[in-house]
Amino acid sequence: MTQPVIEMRAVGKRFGKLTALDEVSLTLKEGEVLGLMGHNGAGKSTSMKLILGLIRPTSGELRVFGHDPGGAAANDLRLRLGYLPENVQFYEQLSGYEVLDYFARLKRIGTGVVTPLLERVGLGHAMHRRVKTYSKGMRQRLGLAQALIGEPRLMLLDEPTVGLDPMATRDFYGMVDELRSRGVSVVLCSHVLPGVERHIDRAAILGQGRMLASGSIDELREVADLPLVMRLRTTRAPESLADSLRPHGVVARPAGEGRLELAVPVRAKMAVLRRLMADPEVVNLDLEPPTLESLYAHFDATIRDRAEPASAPAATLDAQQGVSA
Ligand SMILES: Nc1ncnc2c1ncn2[C@@H]1O[C@H](COP(=O)(O)OP(=O)(O)OP(=O)(O)O)[C@@H](O)[C@H]1O
Repeated sequence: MTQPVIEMRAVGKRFGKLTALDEVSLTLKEGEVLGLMGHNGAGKSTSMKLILGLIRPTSGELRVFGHDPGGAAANDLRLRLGYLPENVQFYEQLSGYEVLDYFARLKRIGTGVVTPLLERVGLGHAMHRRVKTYSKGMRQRLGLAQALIGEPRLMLLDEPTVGLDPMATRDFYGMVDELRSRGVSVVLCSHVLPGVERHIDRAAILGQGRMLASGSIDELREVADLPLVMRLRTTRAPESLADSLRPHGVVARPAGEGRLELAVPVRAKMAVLRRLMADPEVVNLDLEPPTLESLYAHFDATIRDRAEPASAPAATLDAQQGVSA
């Protein structure tokens, strides 16, 4: 098996008396995209800083490309990492070209990369304009170009789509997909990113410094066991259809004009589907599995409802490594 790109085993990080991370375990493989999620103060940025080698763990073991990111290999490792910080800031008086040229020199990479990179992120037309004239989306693109200098094999992107309009967000995810297809590993750090689930292989949900759950979206759905939503339209009285589904544990809500919204327990999915498909009076049916947002809310609530957060158990889904949480 190839070596994981990131391997965190029971990593803890304290700032004085404050425990920012508590026994967090996580692995990321080559070409995988991980969504790292959690509330304000959950420990996302602390995890990023540990991976970047900017701070050291208080306990546990952390390896990036097989090395201690704060150890002797730190400088070499940084050349393999790309980092887009939250609210990225640049020198406003410089042009996009000059900014990127500066960062390329810092990374000791020839300036020949600057123009192709700016073109790749869609800033070719504006590369000689000053950054102060750039929109939020253009600044994010410049930030991404900066993170891409040197063709890193691991990209750490902190709240990358905040403030971007839908088209800019779509373009951004297009670039993430392209990176993944080239075997680059990506950590997308966020509270929750609407629409992110199609672009990530796994999600890791932090809460109060602990790993609440990690795994593929399907694995998270399995553990969370949230009901599926089915929306249907029927030509018969919706109430009588709702009554007939109650024995399956289905909770039905009338949605007007012969429409029903059903919350269906996962275990009853097939039985309910068979029942509905066999009913000629059911004329339309849509099925919606739990979204990443609802999964996030579910796992996040497990700590918010708890008086003693330190006792939060973790939903361990990282089957391959068996090290989640
Ligand atoms: N240098 C520091 N000194 C003291 N406490 C810190 C330091 N850095 C982070 N913390 C604390 O550690 C905890 C985790 O912070 P972190 O920045 O990792 O959270 P986050 O998940 O990135 O939050 P946000 O979504 O608000 O950016 C918070 O309680 C924070 O106040």
